[in-house]
Amino acid sequence: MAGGDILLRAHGGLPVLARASPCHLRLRVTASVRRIAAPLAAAKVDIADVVSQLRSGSAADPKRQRRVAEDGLGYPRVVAGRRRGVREEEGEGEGEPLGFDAEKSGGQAGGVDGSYLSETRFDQCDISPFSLKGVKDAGYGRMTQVQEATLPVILQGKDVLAKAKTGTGKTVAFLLPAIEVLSTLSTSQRTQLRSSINCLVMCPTRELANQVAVEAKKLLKYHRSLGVQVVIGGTRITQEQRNLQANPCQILVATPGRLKDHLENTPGFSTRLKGVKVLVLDEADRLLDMGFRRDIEKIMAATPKDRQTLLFSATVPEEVRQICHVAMKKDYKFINTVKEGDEETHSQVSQMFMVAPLDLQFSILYDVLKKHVAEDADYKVIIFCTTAMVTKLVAEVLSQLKLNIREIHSRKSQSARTKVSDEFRRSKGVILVSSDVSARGVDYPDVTLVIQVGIPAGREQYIHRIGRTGRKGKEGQGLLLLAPWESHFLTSVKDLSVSEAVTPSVDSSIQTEVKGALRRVEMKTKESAYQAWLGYYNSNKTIGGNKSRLVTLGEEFSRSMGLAVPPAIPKLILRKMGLSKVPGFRST
Ligand SMILES: Nc1ncnc2c1ncn2[C@@H]1O[C@H](COP(=O)(O)OP(=O)(O)OP(=O)(O)O)[C@@H](O)[C@H]1O
Repeated sequence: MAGGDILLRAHGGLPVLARASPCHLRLRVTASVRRIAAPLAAAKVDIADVVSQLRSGSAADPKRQRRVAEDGLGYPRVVAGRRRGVREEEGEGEGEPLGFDAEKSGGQAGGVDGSYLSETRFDQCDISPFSLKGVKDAGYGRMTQVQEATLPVILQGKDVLAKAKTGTGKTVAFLLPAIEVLSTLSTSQRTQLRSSINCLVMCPTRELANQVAVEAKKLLKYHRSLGVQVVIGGTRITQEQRNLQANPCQILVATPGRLKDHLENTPGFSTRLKGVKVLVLDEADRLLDMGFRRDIEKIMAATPKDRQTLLFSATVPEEVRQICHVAMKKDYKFINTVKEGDEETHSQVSQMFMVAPLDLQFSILYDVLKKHVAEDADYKVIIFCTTAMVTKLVAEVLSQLKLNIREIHSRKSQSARTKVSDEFRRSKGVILVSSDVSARGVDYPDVTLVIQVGIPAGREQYIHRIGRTGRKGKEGQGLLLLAPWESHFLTSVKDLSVSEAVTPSVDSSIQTEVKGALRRVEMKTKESAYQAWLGYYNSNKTIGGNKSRLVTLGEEFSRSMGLAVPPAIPKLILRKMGLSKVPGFRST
């Protein structure tokens, strides 16, 4: 950001990029905020007023003030308070609210003052003493808004589709009532259901499944007769089969592929699924999209029709609302804690985008990281990349630049993934370079900055990725780094407060360091990254449609890795990508 530019967050949390002139602010306003900003611009706000507002808004946090002075990612903001309610609808058309009082629910969701919590305490709810003790030991006093809104409805036995912002406690919102349902089964029902699975939680990634099981264990601490198990890909299925046999648990948390494997290959497993009373799809929109849909349908078909089904996510696109009846009963409730017109991202996370050519992106990334590391000793950054092999490339380049890097993606062994994930959860002063395996659900505390390099798979993925910071009402920063030909993506997030950050002019010394780092990265890594990169953009509707342009863009990417000529690609891979007849690609 150029010197003198400041970012204000006007009413409704919308950003206004303002340039300070000696006595007035000249407002440069993004299209989406023109309406809100116009009165401010017309009023020729006095700089002294703005500065005093900024002081009162951020004076309590000297670190933030320093950030304002030092870099282009931390901005002073005036955050306008707004009361947010909860919408609740019948699956078929509008329904009557079931007694949730939005006024009671403590103002802003996700506010910096902890008001992502409601005013209701767990001990005011109709839950068992065992659950209450577990909740207390976990350190939870008040319910979050989504917990308050969904608990009574789930306890009534309704199917629920719930939408709530990232990091606002959806896991407890589905686990706690599910545990309550299981704990109230009568003794005869229990005997009948002995060794069956009564609650099945499906998660799209292994890290998330493990995390959900950890949360479940906390809540089950005093429920001696209930237990939880995890089945996930990347581990030995025989070991899981032995565990399932030796120590059958009532709650099973699973990823779809591995659960289907057990369904097909583990003796007695399909019978155990007949005992399912509650089925949860965490990150429901992801599980119901085409990548997982078939497996999920198969799994649902193996569970009883009269089960209770709970679908949770921070994003519920219209397509998911259209098809969620495949999973739920007709009279399901849609509980939405994101108020109509409110953004799906958190107002306390400043979201920026930068548009820069690929050949500058490693230098820009390095520059942004160096500044962030210098200003915040407790830095904790996640960099999202488009594919596993591009993730590996970025991690290797940044490691060569002596940053404290960890790498996680689907091509790593599960034991390496678990180790890195556990370490990142506990640590500060570290940068995690990740593919989308960390995009959803994973709860790493105190992430200071999320960087997304390249076009995200979609609007939803952008929202989930940025949701790794700003959790539990904390502040955070986000940066989306795009090439000029990727900037069409910005239209899909135009309703979110994503503001343009001015591309920094990168020192020649930084560029020299980056060139050196790129030279030290193995050719094999670059070849794999190039292939993966082509595969990703080839399947992008807008970019992959024009194949000759894809050739040119591929050359640009390859130059950004320091290669004069793009690597050759095995014929088979070119054929699989449907590119074998496209002139311009070299094959081996
Ligand atoms: N009532 C509560 N009070 C305080 N902290 C809570 C409460 N409920 C959950 N938490 C904590 O809030 C954090 C975020 O919870 P969780 O991971 O379930 O969020 P989420 O809404 O599922 O996020 P995402 O959309 O990213 O999956 C966790 O660290 C969890 O332990």
